[in-house]
Amino acid sequence: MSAQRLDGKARAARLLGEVEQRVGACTERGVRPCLAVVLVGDDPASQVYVRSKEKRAAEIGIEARDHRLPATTTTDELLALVAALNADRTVDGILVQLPLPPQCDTQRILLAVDPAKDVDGFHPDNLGRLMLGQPRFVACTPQGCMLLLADAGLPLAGARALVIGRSTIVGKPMTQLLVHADATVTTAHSRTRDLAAEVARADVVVAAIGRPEFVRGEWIKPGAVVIDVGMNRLADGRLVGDVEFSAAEARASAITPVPGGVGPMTIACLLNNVVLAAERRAGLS
Ligand SMILES: Nc1nc(=O)c2c([nH]1)NC[C@@H]1CN(c3ccc(C(=O)N[C@@H](CCC(=O)O)C(=O)O)cc3)C=[N+]21
Ligand SMILES: [Mg+2]
Repeated sequence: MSAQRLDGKARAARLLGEVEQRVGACTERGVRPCLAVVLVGDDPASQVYVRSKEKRAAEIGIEARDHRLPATTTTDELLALVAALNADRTVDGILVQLPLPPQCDTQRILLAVDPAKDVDGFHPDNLGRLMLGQPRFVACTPQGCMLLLADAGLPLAGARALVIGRSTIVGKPMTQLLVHADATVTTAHSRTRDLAAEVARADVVVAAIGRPEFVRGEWIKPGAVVIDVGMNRLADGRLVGDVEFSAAEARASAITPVPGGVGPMTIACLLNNVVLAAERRAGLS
């Protein structure tokens, strides 16, 4: 038996179609949804990623304003830009592409973003609201994972879910979303003693480790749903996830591919957050 492929590309296209409708409703009210993207330095992967976000945005009528700064940019210079974007009434969402160069104080900069424009959902205010079960913006990757999980059709209530990874961007918010969906959630990480045993009893596995094919297919419980957040570029140029895909696919009931799984959902959810912010400005929500 082979698993259902959770097609993130197709699901993202469907979500973007819905977002496009809502962009239209905002625009009719004179509010053109606008995302400001701040990119510091010239990391090629970040440039590719930012370009793909801006392309998707343009396709559905969201304006993307690019702010590219040199790799030598200081914290104060970034804080000044963020302050200007906060004050700009035509900007709905602000995305500061991570990682920032080492001389930049990332926490201070993320804290400076107006929480009402924090479409990444990285501000402590938004993370705290998520923990309270009253989210404003849900971080894009976990939001996308929840949509893909819904497609798998497995009831989350009472299910054993394992989140591997405890980052602020993925693991922690993912754990919260699963708890609020009434799953029984375990958060595993680099210090977890017996990861294989944790994986073996999980009905849902969300892998966000950042190591190629670290989760072995044979660990997966037969019938489990596997969401692979990993995106690892190998020396030969191939992109693989954190899960050993083909062996996991033989055991899982549903699994996300890499590429074409979580990645496209992250971008679609970002634009979903931008239109949410614009709807608030337009008085539509
Ligand atoms: N403030 C901020 N917010 C982010 O959301 C953020 C960030 N910084 N920094 C970098 C990471 C990375 N990230 C990706 C999202 C989608 C794909 C994506 O669409 N990947 C394609 C494959 C792309 C390829 O082939 O290289 C896929 O999975 O199918 C990739 C990477 C968002 N990030
Ligand atoms: Mg993917």
